[in-house]
Amino acid sequence: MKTIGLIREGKIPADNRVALTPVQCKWLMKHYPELKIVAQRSPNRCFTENEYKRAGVDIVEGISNCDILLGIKEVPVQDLVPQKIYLFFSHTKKKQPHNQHLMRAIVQKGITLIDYECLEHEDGQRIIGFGFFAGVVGAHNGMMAYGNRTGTFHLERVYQQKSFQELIHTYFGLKIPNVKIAVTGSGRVAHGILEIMNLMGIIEVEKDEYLDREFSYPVYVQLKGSDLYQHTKDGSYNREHFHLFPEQYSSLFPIYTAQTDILMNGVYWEPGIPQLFQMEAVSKPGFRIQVIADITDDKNGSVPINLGDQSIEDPVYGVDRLTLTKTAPYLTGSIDLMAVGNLPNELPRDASRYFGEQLIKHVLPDLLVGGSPIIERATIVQNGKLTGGYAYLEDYAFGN
Ligand SMILES: NC(=O)c1ccc[n+]([C@@H]2O[C@H](COP(=O)([O-])OP(=O)(O)OC[C@H]3O[C@@H](n4cnc5c(N)ncnc54)[C@H](O)[C@@H]3O)[C@@H](O)[C@H]2O)c1
Repeated sequence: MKTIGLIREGKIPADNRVALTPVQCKWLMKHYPELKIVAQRSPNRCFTENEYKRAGVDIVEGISNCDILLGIKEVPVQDLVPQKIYLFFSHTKKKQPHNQHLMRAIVQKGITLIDYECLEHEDGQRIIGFGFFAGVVGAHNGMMAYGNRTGTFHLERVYQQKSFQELIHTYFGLKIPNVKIAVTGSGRVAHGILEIMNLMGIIEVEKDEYLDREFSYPVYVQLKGSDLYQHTKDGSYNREHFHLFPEQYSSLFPIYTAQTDILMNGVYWEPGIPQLFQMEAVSKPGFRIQVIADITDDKNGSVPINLGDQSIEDPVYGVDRLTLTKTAPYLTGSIDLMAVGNLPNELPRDASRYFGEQLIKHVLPDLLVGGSPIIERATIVQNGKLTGGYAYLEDYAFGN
């Protein structure tokens, strides 16, 4: 008999998502009779205790009897139970300074850490994440900001809807003006953005048309890696080469800034990857963009005028076009920026269901019978020891 425990999220602000929904727990226990699932009592989880109880999941306080513990965000050090197998987003693989104490505690307590972010197919494609619902919520919020700025339409808040289905119902009768929207990226976030574009009846157009003409209906263009970046020497784009040497590339996005009303940004970004445009461009007369939904959300990152995060309650701020400083939203002379780091928390039940589905499809069955190459590659620490692929974390995990 193996026991999986759904742990209480301890990181502040409290996360309301969970790795398995009640229905998924019930399905798993039916199909794996040797499996028991318990949920640690939590005041914030998006599914109630009663929903779990009805699915046959016991609500518990202590989790030391569990074999496998599933969380979402970083587990507070004092909550880590020694010698257990944990799955959560640890944000340690890039030696993030703020999580060094967590990594040290994990090795000291003889824990096995399997990081969701490291679960990848053999070609490096990530297996699970919350990006799709980040794209959905971020695109909705970006459109909401444009509606508020221009007074042309009104959108409800996502977190006030019970589900994605209910959100879709709020789009009934919605009439979007003739805006031009640039969607950047090709991953999960971008797919979520495209879902909202299509649900709102916004039409996809080709790049050349988008750049050359105006339309009598709202349109969007999707810009992927080869549309966004070119090698500075010969203008080429090769995905693998770009991932390895991003600093050898420059951004092609500036030509779109004169033709775009709303930018929905869903690219992957890290230092070294070119910014989409230069900060100073915002002050120039030809810069048409009025609203940016920066779902990627890196401060001074792919969107250089991302001046930091807002919260779910208050997701939008303005950036003055001349002083490039933060202002209240919706002012003349400023650009509105939607930047929130935990967008999927606005639709936690749908986001959790989607996450759990991927977990059941690609990870849990193998984990219950002892592992798989996918799980092996995502195991950063095994019984307190760094595994081969993560030996580069030695100084981070054991040093001062
Ligand atoms: N604001 C939020 O709440 C929120 C939530 C989830 C994700 N995000 C962010 O959104 C961004 C996109 O996330 P996603 O889920 O779509 O990612 P993804 O992994 O699904 O896709 C990212 C895209 O970037 C490309 N990519 C991957 N590695 C790269 C590299 N080293 N260099 C250049 N390109 C690379 C991939 O080919 C893929 O097309 C990420 O930066 C992520 O941190 C934000």
